Amino acid sequence: MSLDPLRPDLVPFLQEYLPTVRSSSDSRPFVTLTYAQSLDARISLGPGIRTAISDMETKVMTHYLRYHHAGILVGAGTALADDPGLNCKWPGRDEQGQDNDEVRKDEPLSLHSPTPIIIDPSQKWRFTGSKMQQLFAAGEGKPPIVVVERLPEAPEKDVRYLVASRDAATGQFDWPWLLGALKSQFQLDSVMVEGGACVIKALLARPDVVDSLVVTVGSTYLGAGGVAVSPATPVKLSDVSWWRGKRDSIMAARLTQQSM
Ligand SMILES: NC(=O)C1=CN([C@@H]2O[C@H](COP(=O)(O)OP(=O)(O)OC[C@H]3O[C@@H](n4cnc5c(N)ncnc54)[C@H](OP(=O)(O)O)[C@@H]3O)[C@@H](O)[C@H]2O)C=CC1
Ligand SMILES: Nc1nc(O)c(N)c(N[C@@H]2O[C@H](COP(=O)(O)O)[C@@H](O)[C@H]2O)n1
Repeated sequence: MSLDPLRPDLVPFLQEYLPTVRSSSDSRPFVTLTYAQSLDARISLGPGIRTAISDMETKVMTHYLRYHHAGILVGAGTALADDPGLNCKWPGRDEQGQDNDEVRKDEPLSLHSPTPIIIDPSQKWRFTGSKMQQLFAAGEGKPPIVVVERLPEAPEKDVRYLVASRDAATGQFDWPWLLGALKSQFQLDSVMVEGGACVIKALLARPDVVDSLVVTVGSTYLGAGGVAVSPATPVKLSDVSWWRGKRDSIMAARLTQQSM
């Protein structure tokens, strides 16, 4: 699949939400939480169903965001349901530093692609045979880091593993620890989190680790059987901006620490 050109007004719209250079004393990467939802706040037609919500205009924007991040994170549910590629097809910038989708067409896509990170405590997903592996083999993407509870007895070729700690209260991997480890052990300064529902719900409640929120709203209803995203408690946003496309709109914002 090739992408249409990026709509030029998306560049200034996104600028203040893109990763900023972190100081070396920062213990975690810059984190962008980004996903596409329907008008009824669904991110797929049903559990395990890969569902296109974004129009081409906003799909290009997602690849532009991928270009600007060092890592791209999804949960095991998404990896199993979608068999995602998680590479970057947006071709880059020219020598003057201008956003230009004509310049780097001949360079390998793997250069611009983020490192996929799959949170898969019990190793249900396999890199072997995945779309990610095909893209890596073709020089069009990077191999993943898989976040696990225990190192596997038979590690997969080209996969790097991160053994994570569970939070005593929630039983889930602890986000500040996990993100800190992605920076300290893998030198990832920015991470884009794409989903799925379980990960999005958890991170909407974490203004302490999420720096930017970028949500595509597609002009469609996915219905009551769809996978909904809604945080457990109300969330207030600040620095809210909207961009309007032909079919979709995009909201960019920051999560705030305040209660409603
Ligand atoms: N429209 C969009 O933008 C997007 C849509 N999607 C859709 O979302 C759906 C998948 O969502 P969902 O099923 O919720 O899956 P997720 O991708 O959120 O993965 C959930 C699983 O990941 C593991 N996990 C996640 N966070 C943690 C943590 N902090 N600690 C330990 N383990 C963790 C758990 O695995 P385990 O069960 O093994 O413990 C958990 O069950 C699919 O239908 C997909 O198409 C996905 C991404 C974007
Ligand atoms: N931005 C966006 N819009 C949609 O409509 C989507 N369904 C998604 N899904 C995310 O993108 C992943 C697929 O990536 P590849 O195209 O295979 O690289 C999918 O797993 C979700 O994370 N995103």
